[in-house]
Amino acid sequence: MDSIIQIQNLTKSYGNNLVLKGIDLDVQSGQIIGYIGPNGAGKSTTIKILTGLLTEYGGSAKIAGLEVSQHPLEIKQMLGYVPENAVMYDTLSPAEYFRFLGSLYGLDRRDTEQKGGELLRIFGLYDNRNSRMTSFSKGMKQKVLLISGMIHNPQIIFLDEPLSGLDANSVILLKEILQRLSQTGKTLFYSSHIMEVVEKICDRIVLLKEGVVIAHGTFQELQKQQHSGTLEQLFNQLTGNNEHLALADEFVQILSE
Ligand SMILES: Nc1ncnc2c1ncn2[C@@H]1O[C@H](COP(=O)(O)OP(=O)(O)OP(=O)(O)O)[C@@H](O)[C@H]1O
Repeated sequence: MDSIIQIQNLTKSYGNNLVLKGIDLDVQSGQIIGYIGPNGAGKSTTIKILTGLLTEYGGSAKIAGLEVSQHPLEIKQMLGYVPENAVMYDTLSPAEYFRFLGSLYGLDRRDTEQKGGELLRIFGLYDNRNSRMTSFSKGMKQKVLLISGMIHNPQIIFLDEPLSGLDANSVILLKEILQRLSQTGKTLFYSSHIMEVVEKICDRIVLLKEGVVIAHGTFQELQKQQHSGTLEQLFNQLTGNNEHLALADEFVQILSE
């Protein structure tokens, strides 16, 4: 299998704060990589570097053999990105938004409109295609965001907490969609805190803590190494926060003081 994403000794600082401390990672084409870690570990920062949004970094980050900071346009054509916190033009309707994105990607206007409508139908939003997104719920906006990140049919898709706001049925649907995309050869870089989904759909899992990769392998490999049951338990063991019972007691105690 070909390596489609290659990261070598990747570092990133915000001012004096070194948040990525030398990450090495090789992602094979057609895989779903689960990129997990505690809040503030550096997951979104890594994704922003790989998608070309943060251009200043140390070490190397390559997509399809191209250094991201040196080939921003070629790389953006190959990628889809579903960001964690998107600023959407929500005074537009989904149909208008897709047309706008289509024009950025140089897609045919009528094809984009039709495709966008059909993809909205899959998520139960066809009747909302011409409504302003200011009136949409969080989950409805998230569905539009998911479609927006994939409408140009990219080979590599970055998903940063893509389940945010989705109801249980939509989560099941998205899980199936992502697995099928991977079966057609697309590479998915999937970052989430929902361990149950990561465990089920990801071919490999990378656990980041304070800007360092502390575990990497298939779920079965990690399970064997750590003698743990679920990915949630493994996460808890490796990120060192098994004090949650005492912390919960303390939280409630402080509230009542
Ligand atoms: N624009 C920024 N300016 C300064 N510091 C930043 C900026 N963005 C992120 N950071 C810091 O970098 C570190 C990593 O943040 P990042 O958003 O990559 O973490 P994350 O793993 O995605 O966390 P979460 O799970 O909470 O989304 C944090 O300490 C954060 O405060």
